[in-house]
Amino acid sequence: METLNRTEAVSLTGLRKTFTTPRTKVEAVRGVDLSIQAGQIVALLGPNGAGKTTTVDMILGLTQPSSGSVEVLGLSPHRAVTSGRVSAVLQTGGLLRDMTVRETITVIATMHGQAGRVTQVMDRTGLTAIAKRRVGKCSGGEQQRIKFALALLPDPDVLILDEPTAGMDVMARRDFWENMRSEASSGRTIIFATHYLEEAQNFAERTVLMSHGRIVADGATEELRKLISGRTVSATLPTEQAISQAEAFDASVSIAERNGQRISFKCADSDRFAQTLLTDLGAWDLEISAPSLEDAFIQLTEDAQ
Ligand SMILES: Nc1ncnc2c1ncn2[C@@H]1O[C@H](COP(=O)(O)OP(=O)(O)OP(=O)(O)O)[C@@H](O)[C@H]1O
Repeated sequence: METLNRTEAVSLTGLRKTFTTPRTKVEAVRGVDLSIQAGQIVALLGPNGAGKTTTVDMILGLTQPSSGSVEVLGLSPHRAVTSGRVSAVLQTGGLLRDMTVRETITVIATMHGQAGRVTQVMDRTGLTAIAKRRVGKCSGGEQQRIKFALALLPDPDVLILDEPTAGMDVMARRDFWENMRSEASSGRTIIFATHYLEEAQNFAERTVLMSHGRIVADGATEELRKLISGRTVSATLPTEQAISQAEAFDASVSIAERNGQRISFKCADSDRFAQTLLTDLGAWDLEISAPSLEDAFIQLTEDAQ
C-alpha cells in the first residue's frame, strides 16, 4: 500500500532508549528525531558510546525503544527486515568458521530464496577469488566483505552498516568503499555508523553527528568538509594598515575575533597566509588552529538557525 511517506526510508520520532541494570541506568539514546529520504547516503558519526549502535539496533528492530517510534519504509522495523527490504552489516553476529566463503553465501541465499544471486553478489563484493577459503582463515576485512555480501543477498532498498570497516587496513577500507559506491549508485538508501570523519567525507552526502545519545548536528557533509578544512590563524599585528592588508590577502580571509591588535582570522590556505603575516606584515605571536569536529558542527547548527 502506498503511504504518504513513500519517499521516506527511515523515520525516527522522539526515540529514546534507557538500559537499566541492577546498578545503573544508561540513557543510550535521549530523544532522536531523524528523517532519511529514500536514496540518501547518510553517515552517523560519533565517538564511542554516542548511541550509534543502539540507534541502528532500534532501526532494525533488534532493540525495542523505551519510547518514541521507528518506521522503515513506512513499516515497523520487524516487517521491513523480514520482507528483505532492509538488511545490515553489524559489528556483532558471527560467521561459521568451518564453512567456505561460497558455502556461507549459498546457505544464506537459499534461506532467503535468493540462490540465483550468489554468483553476482560474490563478484560484486570481490569474494569470487576467495570462494573456496574457509571463513576462519579469512582476514577481518574479508570477513566484513562476507557480511556485506550476505546483506546484499535480499537486494535490499535500505542497507545499514555499523562500522563496516572495523578491522580493515587502509587498502581494504578503500576497496570496500569503492564497492559501496557502486551499490549506492544503484539507488539504495545507505546508512552507516562510523567513528571516522574521513569515511563520512568520502562517502556520505549527509552527516548526522551524535554525541551522548543526541543528534548534535545534521547537515550536508560537504558543508562540514569546508568548515573543517579551514583554519584559524591568530596573530598580533603592529598597525591598522597591516590588519587591512591581512584581510585583503585573499577572498577566504575574514576576521573571526578581534581583541585590540590581537586578531583571529579564518582562512583557507593557512601556511601561505601565516608566512605573509610574519614576513611582510610584521606580525608576532602567531598561532594556527584547526576547528574540531564539534566546533564545526556547532557552527553548522548555528548557521542553520
Ligand atoms: N545492553 C546494554 N546495557 C547497558 N548499557 C548499554 C547497552 N548497550 C549499550 N549501552 C550503553 O549505551 C551507550 C551507547 O552505546 P552505543 O553502543 O549505542 O554507542 P556507539 O555510538 O555505537 O559506540 P561505539 O562506537 O563504541 O559502538 C554506551 O554508554 C553503552 O555503554
